[in-house]
Amino acid sequence: TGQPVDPGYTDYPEMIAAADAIVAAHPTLASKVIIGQSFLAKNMIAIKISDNVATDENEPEVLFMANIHAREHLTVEMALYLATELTSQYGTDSRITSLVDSREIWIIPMLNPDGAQYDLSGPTYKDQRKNMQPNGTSKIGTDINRNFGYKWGCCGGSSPFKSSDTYRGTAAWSTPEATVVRDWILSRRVGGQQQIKEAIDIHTYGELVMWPFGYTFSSIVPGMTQDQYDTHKAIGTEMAQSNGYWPGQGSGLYITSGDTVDWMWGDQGIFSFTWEMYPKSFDIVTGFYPPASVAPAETTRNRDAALRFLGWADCPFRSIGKEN
Ligand SMILES: NS(=O)(=O)N[C@@H](CCC(=O)O)C(=O)O
Ligand SMILES: [Ca+2]
Ligand SMILES: [Ca+2]
Ligand SMILES: [Zn+2]
Repeated sequence: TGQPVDPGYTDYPEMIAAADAIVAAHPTLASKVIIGQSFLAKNMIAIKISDNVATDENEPEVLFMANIHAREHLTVEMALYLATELTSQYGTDSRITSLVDSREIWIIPMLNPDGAQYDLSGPTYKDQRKNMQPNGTSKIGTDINRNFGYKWGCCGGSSPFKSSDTYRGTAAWSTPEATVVRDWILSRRVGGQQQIKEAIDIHTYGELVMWPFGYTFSSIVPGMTQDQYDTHKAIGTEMAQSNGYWPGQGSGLYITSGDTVDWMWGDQGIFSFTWEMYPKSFDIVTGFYPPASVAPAETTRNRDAALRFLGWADCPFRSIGKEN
């Protein structure tokens, strides 16, 4: 886009340093877990936040993931804001204290570190969305958010063309990054039960809260009962009311297949959402590249929505007045 890179955005080494600083400042509340490596062999990390953080306790687990799309740098600031707020306000803010005491919260701040580094590497942004796996074209990479294995490649929800920004890869799970996330989420199954109850995949832009399925315009299909849909809608709508985003099923934007939320819900039964952050539309601040100075306002904007989200993790169906 020719726009100069804003050094205010957090790059990969700075993200690692920020995670290490949070863990060092709150060693009983936060820990850093290396969940795998990207295509270019960067460590992919998750920050775990909970009381007795070194112990895997029988508490509902909640996942926040960010920056699966390289150019969506504001999402890294969102993830690090959450990690900072949930640790620094522990013992001060009673709402945060009780949530951190009763949940295990996982935050993956940078799902596409190779792409993010490339996008931030020059004097101007590269407009990089995909990962950095060569595909024989000048538009390097696979769209990690089309490479997950639930209805992969179906329904016109991704592209078979290597130069496309929604190139789905040679097969489901052909990207190391999707495979790392899959295997880590599968590792959270204990005694056949997925411990992660809710997840948010943080993107920019559009100011939206979306829920599955993305692969179809239909709401109630095999894998999504009325109660399950209504629960997604209730929680999604509550978050949207808090942050002023627009709620809706993912396909309402456009059909997406092989994305994170369809797999997390469809395969693992995790109540899953996409946040599309600021701006609402391109014209305001050239879409993916607002000045990093918007980060304090646009991250704190989601504070209440994140805490409300965490509140349902013990029993999401309670949001529609039902038991699990
Ligand atoms: N962040 S974005 O790429 O502009 N929108 C996401 C929407 C994801 C979804 O619909 O769940 C995507 O197309 O992967
Ligand atoms: Ca705990
Ligand atoms: Ca646990
Ligand atoms: Zn995105």
